Amino acid sequence: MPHTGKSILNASFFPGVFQILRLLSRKQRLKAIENIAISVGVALLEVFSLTIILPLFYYLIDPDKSQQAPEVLRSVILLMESISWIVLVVGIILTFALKNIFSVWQMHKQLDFLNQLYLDFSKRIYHRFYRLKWTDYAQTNSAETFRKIKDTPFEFINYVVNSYFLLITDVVICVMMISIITWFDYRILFIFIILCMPVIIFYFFFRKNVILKTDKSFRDLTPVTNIILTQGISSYAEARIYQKEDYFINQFIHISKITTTQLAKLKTFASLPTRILETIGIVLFAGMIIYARTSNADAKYIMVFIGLISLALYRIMPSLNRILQSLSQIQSYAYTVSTLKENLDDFPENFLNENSDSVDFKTSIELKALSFQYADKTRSLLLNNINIKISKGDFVMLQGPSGTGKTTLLNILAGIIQDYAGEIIIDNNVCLDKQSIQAWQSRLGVVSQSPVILQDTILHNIAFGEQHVAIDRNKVKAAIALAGINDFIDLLTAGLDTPIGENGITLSGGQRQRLCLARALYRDPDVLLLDEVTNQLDTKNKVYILEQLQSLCRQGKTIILASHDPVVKQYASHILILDSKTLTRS
Ligand SMILES: Nc1ncnc2c1ncn2[C@@H]1O[C@H](COP(=O)(O)OP(=O)(O)OP(=O)(O)O)[C@@H](O)[C@H]1O
Repeated sequence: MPHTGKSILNASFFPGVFQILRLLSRKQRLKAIENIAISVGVALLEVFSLTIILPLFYYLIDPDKSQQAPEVLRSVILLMESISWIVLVVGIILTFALKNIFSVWQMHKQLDFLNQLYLDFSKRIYHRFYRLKWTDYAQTNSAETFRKIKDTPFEFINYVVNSYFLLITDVVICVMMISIITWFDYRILFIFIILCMPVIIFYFFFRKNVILKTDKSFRDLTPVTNIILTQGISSYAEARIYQKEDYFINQFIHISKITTTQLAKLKTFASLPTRILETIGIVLFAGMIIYARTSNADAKYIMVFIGLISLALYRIMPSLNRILQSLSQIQSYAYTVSTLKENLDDFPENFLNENSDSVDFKTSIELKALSFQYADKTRSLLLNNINIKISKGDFVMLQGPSGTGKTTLLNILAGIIQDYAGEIIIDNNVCLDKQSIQAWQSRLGVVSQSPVILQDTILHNIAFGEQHVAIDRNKVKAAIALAGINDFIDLLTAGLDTPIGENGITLSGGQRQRLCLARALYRDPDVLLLDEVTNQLDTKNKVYILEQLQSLCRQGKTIILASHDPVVKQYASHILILDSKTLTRS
């Protein structure tokens, strides 16, 4: 179905300037407007520098007959006559040089602005990601998240904002050039419009149906390709042992074939307007020659006429081509505007809430009427009306059948899950809420069941997220000794500075666990929330760790350790059993 003008400018199909400006801060908006103004300035300079060549050309060929020049050029020629021709030539060279210097400066300024915008948007989306609720985070997939943080702002900046800059500049150039031609001889305008019709028709009638559809399926397939590839690569061992390498390779090649075919189709279609425009250019040029030869106009007039048209075409054709490309890119990447609108965070400056309430942990943690259910409605209440008090210095073992919610409860205590019913009260007076959660989290050390190992050195894995210069090596060494991995690290030639492979592939399961325990201990926490932290250890190491934890509790630390391991019972001061949605003391 052909488009109406309205559907072409429909917001989701073609994001307008105001829609884009709304995504920017006030400062960015001003900068964008400043950049547009400079781009228009450069465009005007371009037009000016091209149009002054022609009178000069005319004047230099035959200064005596300049009075017979077409009226349009006469005033410029009169001005030229009053100046020496050497000055004129030098003046023109200088104008071009200045124009080019100005263009380079403008390009640099614009790229700088676009880069800043990209970084700001990426940062705001990344911030928002860290503000996701745990349950929403569990629904995300990493390929989609990468795309949102990295690719979407990049595409928005390069294919929407930058395309708008090009569009505005080129529209100014085209309008100016066409006006000059029309002023010179209005008939050219009609020829021009008639010849441009095929491109306009091609553009509006075929684009949405062919290019936009292909574009969309290409975009939708990209994250799928990434997921398939990531799965294949991380299944290295299983793929080899079960001899399923071909399965993963073929899956990847199959989906890649679809995307590359789509890409080829896209590129072919995208190149068509250029080709059509070029053909039109030649037709126009041939038309001019025929006109020149068949009309009985003054030879000089014809020469100027051809010169002017050639100059104009030289500048108009690439501009028209860029206008079409910019329009198609703005359309193709219209989706980035709505994705950004949904994913930009308003608080890019700082995560730490400076008005956060302080939390002094001196006596106890109390769970009062605590209930929780995952948002997924197919699941029933997981924790129901839990009432329990844990005193400072307790070593609590959290036991219970698999799937009863031990990890969930630890996540609630760690402030990762916040949408529970009931209360968590610290020292009988502070109820954990949005205001106090950060202060509470700064007192915690956490080891999850599958902790993340950074592809970095042992040192940076332990001092997680701390700047290199700020790391206290002595504290790291103390944490390592407590976690019982000092023997292993001492054997490494680079010691703490030894790099660890992706996902800790160069470490054993037990080493990984203890490395993460050292990470939790490095923070010198008041409360340790540990999930199955001994399940990959041999008896000797397990006993060592449990003794260390026991001695930490004697020094006033509080430990809650979720575990199925009967050995833990001998070290824990209290055993809590989570079963049938509730928590009871053993
Ligand atoms: N993000 C989530 N969304 C929905 N359901 C979840 C989510 N995370 C966990 N669950 C469900 O909640 C229940 C409790 O899971 P949890 O990991 O807390 O149990 P657990 O007692 O620690 O188990 P295990 O002893 O096997 O580690 C399980 O049925 C699990 O499927």
